[in-house]
Amino acid sequence: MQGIWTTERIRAAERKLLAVTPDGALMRKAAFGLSVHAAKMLGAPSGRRVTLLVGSGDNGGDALWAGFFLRKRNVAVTAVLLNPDKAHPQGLAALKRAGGRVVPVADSPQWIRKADLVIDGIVGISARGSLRPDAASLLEHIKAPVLAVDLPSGVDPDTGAIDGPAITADRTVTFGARKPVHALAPAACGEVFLVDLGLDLEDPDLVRLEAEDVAACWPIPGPSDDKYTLGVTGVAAGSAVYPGAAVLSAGAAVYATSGMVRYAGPAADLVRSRWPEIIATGSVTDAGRVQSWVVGPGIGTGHEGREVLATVLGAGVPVCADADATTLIAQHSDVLDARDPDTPLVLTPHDREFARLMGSEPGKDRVAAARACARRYDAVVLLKGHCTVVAAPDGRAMVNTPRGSWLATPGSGDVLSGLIGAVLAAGVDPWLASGAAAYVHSLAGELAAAGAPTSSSGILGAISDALRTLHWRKS
Ligand SMILES: NC(=O)C1=CN([C@@H]2O[C@H](COP(=O)(O)OP(=O)(O)OC[C@H]3O[C@@H](n4cnc5c(N)ncnc54)[C@H](O)[C@@H]3O)[C@@H](O)[C@H]2O)[C@@H](O)CC1
Ligand SMILES: [K+]
Repeated sequence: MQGIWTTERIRAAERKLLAVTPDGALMRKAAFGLSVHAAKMLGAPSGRRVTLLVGSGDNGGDALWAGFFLRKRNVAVTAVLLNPDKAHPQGLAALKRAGGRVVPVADSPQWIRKADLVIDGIVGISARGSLRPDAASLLEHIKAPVLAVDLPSGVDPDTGAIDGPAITADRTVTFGARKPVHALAPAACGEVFLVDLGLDLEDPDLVRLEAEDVAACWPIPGPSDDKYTLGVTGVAAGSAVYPGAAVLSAGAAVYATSGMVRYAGPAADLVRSRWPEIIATGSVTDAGRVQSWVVGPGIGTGHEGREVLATVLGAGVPVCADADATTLIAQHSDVLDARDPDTPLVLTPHDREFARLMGSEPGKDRVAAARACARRYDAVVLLKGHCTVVAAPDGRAMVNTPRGSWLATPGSGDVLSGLIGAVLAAGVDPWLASGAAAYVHSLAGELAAAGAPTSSSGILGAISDALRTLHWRKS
């Protein structure tokens, strides 16, 4: 699991380390790492032109010191000082000593335009609000690849929100630890690299799952398993109007697990014909035993949907309530009375469904929003978006950061619900199960798309390919 810490925690850890480190050593270590990445981006650095955008804080200091190290590699370095009186004094002196050029904002456009690489040292973790106008005015001249110092300026460090002009970096080099911006604003950060400073940080505020975490929790059969031992997934989805939701959700469960999948609902004939391995019945009351229920996709928000939801909530097994089930819960909170309080519930809202559940949309701080919703409903909340946030009622939170936007296609959420249900059926912790499902879902989307738009059927068909890329510890 990759740990991510808030800027407040990182600043506190930095203070402790700074107190026992020689003056300037941490910044030079950070800046040296930065200069190595800059050199890599330049290819053969000697004789190339780098322009530094330098704010008045330590982020600008990092950029200036990186400029110093790049001068040692014979790079032509120009620093644009946003506030010449407040530029980091030691960094500025070092760059000048090494033969770097220093220009004010008024003279900067030509130096930004003809750079081979721009290094963004405008603001780092102490950024407040949108970029100030003089800083923002520099952005329009950028033509070269951009290397962001710690984080792309203009993006909120703790929420990843972008409210105004912001740097879009090709690469970000961060220091000490990853910050929320790196997980929540991947398109602005580009590829993120970490320079270790030896900060003493534990108990991350946020985590990101890695392939081995997903492999470790995903239910795959061992020699003594059969169709029942990995858990039976129940899917209550689809209607006469939306039978496709049932096919997608149940199909995802089929691909996700070698355990049994049961379907209950009005699309039984279609589901059976599409997935002969599924035991399909017309109603949840005669579906047979399951170890989890997925309920909601395409069931409608009327009386029948409400009955189905109440039945599965009372079944005493983990439930993933998706799509129409989310709306039903928002509209009829008493439907949750049927739930055993110790039975895990996973809610999977997108922003509009979230607004129905919570009274307003998630806003800029999606992690805080998901946490609040999880506490309120005593449920794991998987807040869908470009980056999906998964929060547990106890405050644990994770982010799934995709490498593209291929999942934004109709029916994609139905596929995700089936994946969650399959992992829940195996008895995996519901927070982990939901995060692992989101991971596999986005990986399947990426593989299905392979650089071109795809469909939910395509995502479904790529689930096995996605699972195959995980390195199983057992088989
Ligand atoms: N503290 C440490 O031990 C280390 C800190 N490092 C660097 O230090 C950075 C943090 O430095 P600081 O705390 O000095 O602050 P920053 O450099 O992040 O930003 C603060 C400065 O930016 C200005 N500013 C704030 N919001 C702005 C906006 N919206 N538009 C324009 N200007 C704005 C402020 O007036 C202030 O001068 C980190 O991001 C990292 O790059 C690294 O050198 C590693 C070591
Ligand atoms: K920056």
